[in-house]
Amino acid sequence: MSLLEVKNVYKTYGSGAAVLQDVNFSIGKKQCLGLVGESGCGKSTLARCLLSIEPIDRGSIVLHNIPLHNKSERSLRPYRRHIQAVLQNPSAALNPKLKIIDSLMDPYLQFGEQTELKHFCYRNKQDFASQLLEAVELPAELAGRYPHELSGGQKQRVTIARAISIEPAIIILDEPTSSLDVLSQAAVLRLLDGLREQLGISYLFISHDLAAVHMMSQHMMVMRDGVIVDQFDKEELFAADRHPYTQELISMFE
Ligand SMILES: Nc1ncnc2c1ncn2[C@@H]1O[C@H](COP(=O)(O)OP(=O)(O)OP(=O)(O)O)[C@@H](O)[C@H]1O
Repeated sequence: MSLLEVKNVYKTYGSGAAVLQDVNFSIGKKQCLGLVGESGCGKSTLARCLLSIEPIDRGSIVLHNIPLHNKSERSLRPYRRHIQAVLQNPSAALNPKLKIIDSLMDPYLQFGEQTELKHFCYRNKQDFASQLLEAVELPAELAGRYPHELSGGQKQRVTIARAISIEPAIIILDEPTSSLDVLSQAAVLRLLDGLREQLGISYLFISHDLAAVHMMSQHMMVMRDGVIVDQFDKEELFAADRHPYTQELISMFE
């Protein structure tokens, strides 16, 4: 059974042309669905619609059989914790005035307190921060630092720790490694892959990096001008009958 079902989603900004057109896909539990496409094709718009930051014009977004699309902020609140995000720029995601420990607490204080956690256990702030930092393979002493005292890779691990702290069903990963150097990119991708298995989280992994998406995902889809033109299991990426646009993207990577 699918965890997230997206059906016939359309999205326009103002009176402009449609940015998303008839988008359909589903993601199962513990699965990673990869989304590739060129800059400007609508990937981040889709992410914002899934996170209910942007309303959709038509269609449906259903998580755990609960429709999320175009709900009021108040009626969305009980479901927000189930769908979290890790975005491109960790520096923008962390408040520079807050120590890491306080940034880590933020989602739990917003959404977690009334919820029983399965993998983490809240006894006190310090202990909770240590568990989260350990999960993302960072030393506990980083809790007392400010974001500017961390490397880019460490900051992105902190944003991942924050996203998993309330044990969401799914995390939208929108270009999560594009601001990192090549070595940190590979390490963060490995970490994310391990956490998916360990915590049973699903991902929508959005990137223009076909190789990274292929490595991380069980299923893949290709977007062009707001339309999903191709969807397939990762083993089928190099199949002869791939959509011509997918083949074009592959040739850019070879
Ligand atoms: N808030 C907005 N208002 C109007 N148009 C927007 C807005 N956000 C995005 N767009 C337009 O929607 C289209 C898709 O943008 P989007 O950011 O979703 O693409 P993307 O595939 O994520 O690109 P990139 O890989 O460069 O981040 C673009 O033409 C963009 O200019």
